[in-house]
Amino acid sequence: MGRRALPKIEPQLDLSAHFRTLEELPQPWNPNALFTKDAPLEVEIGSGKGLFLQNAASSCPQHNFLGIEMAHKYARFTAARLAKRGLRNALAVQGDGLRLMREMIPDNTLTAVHVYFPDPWWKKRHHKRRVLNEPFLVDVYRTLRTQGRFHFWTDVQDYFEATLQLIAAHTRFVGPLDVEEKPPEHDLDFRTHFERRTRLNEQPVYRAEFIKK
Ligand SMILES: C[S@@+](CC[C@H](N)C(=O)[O-])C[C@H]1O[C@@H](n2cnc3c(N)ncnc32)[C@H](O)[C@@H]1O
Repeated sequence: MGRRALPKIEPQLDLSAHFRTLEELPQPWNPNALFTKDAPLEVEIGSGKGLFLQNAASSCPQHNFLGIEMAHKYARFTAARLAKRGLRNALAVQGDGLRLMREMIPDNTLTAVHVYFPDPWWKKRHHKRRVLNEPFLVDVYRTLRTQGRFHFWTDVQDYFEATLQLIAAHTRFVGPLDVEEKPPEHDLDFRTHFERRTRLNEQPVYRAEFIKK
């Protein structure tokens, strides 16, 4: 993630409605125990500093959003971002998103899954550590409802193309659909922090969206 230290979380901020660890999630799966309203659920894997969750939860209050992030400090930072803005339809979870998808989320339940700028693991012998591997993509397909959408963006062309091939070989998704690049209207008008960084560096972003029919 970014090189700059994260700002300190205000000690008086109550994170209890916005932060969980993976182990604290309800088993069997019950999103009603996590959010105030029963609503379509969107999941983001590798939510980083939480810009997507903040923007999505405020612009789409009729959906619930759960972001899972391996790094504890980023997950808590995201929870603070959500708590500060009183976004009760969004939750930051610390833990392994692959386990969340494989072990907890039932079939045909999610409205969308989002993966933005996953760690590239450049060396070929490390490709097996990539989040977008075959079992994960099968889980994305399995957990989405009919008409559910999978969003995947990256700045790594090789990762993008390899993922499109895995999706074609191991799922029945319709896509990739084109996703247009929009000019930002303000300094934080990007899908995620990594999209912001990539675009400010004038590097290309590869975007794909798939639908489960
Ligand atoms: C390159 S960063 C991108 C963060 C954010 N999506 C963005 O676009 O700004 C990738 C993030 O994925 C997280 N991550 C990697 N593997 C993960 C996993 N299995 N489960 C949850 N988070 C993971 C990393 O800790 C890191 O914060």
